[in-house]
Amino acid sequence: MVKTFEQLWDELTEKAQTRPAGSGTVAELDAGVHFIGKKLVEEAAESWMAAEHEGKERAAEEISQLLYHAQCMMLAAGIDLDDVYAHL
Ligand SMILES: N=c1c2ncn([C@@H]3O[C@H](COP(=O)(O)OP(=O)(O)OP(=O)(O)O)[C@@H](O)[C@H]3O)c2ncn1[C@@H]1O[C@H](COP(=O)(O)O)[C@@H](O)[C@H]1O
Repeated sequence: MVKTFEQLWDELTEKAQTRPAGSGTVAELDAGVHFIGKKLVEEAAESWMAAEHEGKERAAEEISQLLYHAQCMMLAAGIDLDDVYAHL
């Protein structure tokens, strides 16, 4: 099933609250803003390289990971969707 940005946000928000065992999101949030920042930069670079050299499919995959880590950063920093959408 296709997942939208908002559906992923709802899922990650619930994981952050319920903290299920084995969740990579919980581990990432526990690692903190500095760790998540490095993941964001890494996925941004991989998105760029994929778009320039590896084609649409790989670029879409890397961009999906970039969006995931951006949502983790939002959760770790206490930022919600409306805070971000206010600037779009
Ligand atoms: N969409 C994602 C998602 N995208 C990226 N990632 C994480 O980010 C990592 C990718 O970054 P890495 O560079 O470490 O991985 P990699 O093997 O080098 O992969 P590439 O970047 O080279 O392609 C993955 O191993 C995951 O840990 C994600 N982890 C979880 N989700 C979704 O988040 C939801 C909650 O997941 P859990 O918290 O794990 O239950 C589920 O719907 C998941 O599908």
